[in-house]
Amino acid sequence: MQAALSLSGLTKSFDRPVVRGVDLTIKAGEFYALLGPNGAGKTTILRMVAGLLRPDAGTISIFGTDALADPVGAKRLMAWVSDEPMVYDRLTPLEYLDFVAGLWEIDASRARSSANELIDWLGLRPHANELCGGFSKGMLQKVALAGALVHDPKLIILDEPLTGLDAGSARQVKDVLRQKTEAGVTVIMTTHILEVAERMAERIGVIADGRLIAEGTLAELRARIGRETTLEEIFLDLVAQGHDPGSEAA
Ligand SMILES: Nc1ncnc2c1ncn2[C@@H]1O[C@H](COP(=O)(O)OP(=O)(O)OP(=O)(O)O)[C@@H](O)[C@H]1O
Repeated sequence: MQAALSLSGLTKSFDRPVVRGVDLTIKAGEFYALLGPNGAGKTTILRMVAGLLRPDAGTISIFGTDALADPVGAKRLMAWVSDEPMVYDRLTPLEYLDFVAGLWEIDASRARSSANELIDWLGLRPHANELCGGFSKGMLQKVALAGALVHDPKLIILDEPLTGLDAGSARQVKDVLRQKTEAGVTVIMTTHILEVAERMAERIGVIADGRLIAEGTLAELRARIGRETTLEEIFLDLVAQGHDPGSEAA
């Protein structure tokens, strides 16, 4: 089966190497969580995939489309949801979704039904006609997520989508992502909330110091650590091993 996302030798330096030759393959329909300590390079990897940052080396393929050679074609297939929601203050959620649908040249009636579905799923109905300028960060995050999903992407990339959301909003976002994966959409997200990775992700990748140091199902990661334990323990063990030059890397 064709991979939803395939990274090979992905590399990026700023004043120092930040992403060091990452190879990663995510299957279509998979829910994949990227974990790692602060500054490990997770956001940088996802920003390169989303076409916001040019890699120094490596390849990025999205459903077989070379994202570096055909960035527009790749962007049509995916959604990027940043941890810093950017929504126009002077628009209501419905106007914003209408605007985004216009950018994608989506048929008006399809756009309206998709916008209304997302507004309901994310609990934004009571605020659908209020200006976004007065919204809390959590509400803006949900509007930004809805905007990213209007064009029916096959791959959804999210950077810390649940940070700062209250329990109800987090549940709504998780439900939307679950519904999407059930419909065959692929999701890759970074999170520091290990319980979310544990419950939602089919596979987990651990990034430390710019490298993919381990990946697999929770059971596979447990087997690698060699004991029945929590994801938190596994994560801390793997990261500690990843920093040990003598350790085996994935
Ligand atoms: N535009 C930039 N210019 C210079 N350095 C950058 C830039 N973007 C990221 N970095 C650096 O690259 C490193 C990796 O950052 P990145 O945001 O990818 O980490 P992360 O794993 O997402 O961390 P966190 O979990 O804290 O969000 C950090 O040291 C960061 O300061």
